[in-house]
Amino acid sequence: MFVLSKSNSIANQFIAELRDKNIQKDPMRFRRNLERIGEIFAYEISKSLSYKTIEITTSLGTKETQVIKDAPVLVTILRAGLPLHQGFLNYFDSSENAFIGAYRGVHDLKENFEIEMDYISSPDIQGKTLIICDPMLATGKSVEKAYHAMLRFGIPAKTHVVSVVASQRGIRYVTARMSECRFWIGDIDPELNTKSYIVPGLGDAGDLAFGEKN
Ligand SMILES: O=P(O)(O)OC[C@H]1O[C@H](OP(=O)(O)OP(=O)(O)O)[C@H](O)[C@@H]1O
Ligand SMILES: O=c1cc[nH]c(=O)[nH]1
Ligand SMILES: [Mg+2]
Repeated sequence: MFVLSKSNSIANQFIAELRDKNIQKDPMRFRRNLERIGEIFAYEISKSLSYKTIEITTSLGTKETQVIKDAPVLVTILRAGLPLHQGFLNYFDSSENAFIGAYRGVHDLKENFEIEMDYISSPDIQGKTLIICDPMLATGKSVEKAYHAMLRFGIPAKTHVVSVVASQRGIRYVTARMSECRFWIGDIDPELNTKSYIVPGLGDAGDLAFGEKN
C-alpha cells in the first residue's frame, strides 16, 4: 500500500486544506484540491504502468523515448469521485472511463447499512488496467461493491484503488476482500463515528464538493 502522507510533499498541504473546516467552505477550492491530488496520484501510479519505446522526430533529429503502452481505464464513484477523477483525466489523456452511482441505504439502529448501486456504465475492461478513485474510504463498502460490480465487464489485468482519506477499519475491510488490488491512500485516520463518518476525516466529501442533498 502506498500512503502519500508518509512522506513530506505538497500533497499533504492539499489534504490539510480539504480537512480544514474554514477552507472547505469554498467548494471551488475543495474540488480543485481533490483534482490536484488526483493529478499527484496519477503521476505516482504512472510509474507502475507498462511502457513501450517510440521514436519521435524533432525539428533537428530523432529520439527514442518510453511512453505508456495502454492507458488505464478510470473508474469513479458518484458524486464525490468526480473531481478526483478529473485529476486523473488531466494526465491520462486517452483513458476510457466508467461511472458508478452508489449511495448508502437507510441506516438501522445498529448503524448498519447496505450500499445501493443504481447506475453503472463501463467499457470492456478485460485484460486492462483499472484505476478506481473515490476520495473517501470509510467502511470500505462502497469501493468493495463498486469493484465487484465492475467485474461483469471483464477481468482486469491490474486494479489500483485510490482514496484520499481512509479509515483504519475501511482499509482492513477492503484489503481482506480485494487482495488482488493495489491501494493508494492519501492519509489514514483512526476512527469512524456512529454514522460511519471518518474521524477526524473531513466531513461529507460529496456535499462539500457539490452541495447538500435534499
Ligand atoms: O466507505 P464507505 O462507508 O462506503 O463510504 C465512502 C463513500 O461515501 C461517500 O459517498 P456518499 O455515499 O456520501 O455519496 P456522495 O458522493 O454522493 O455524497 C464517498 O465518496 C464514498 O463513495
Ligand atoms: O467520512 C465520510 C464517510 C463517507 N463519506 C464521506 O463523504 N465522508
Ligand atoms: Mg456523501
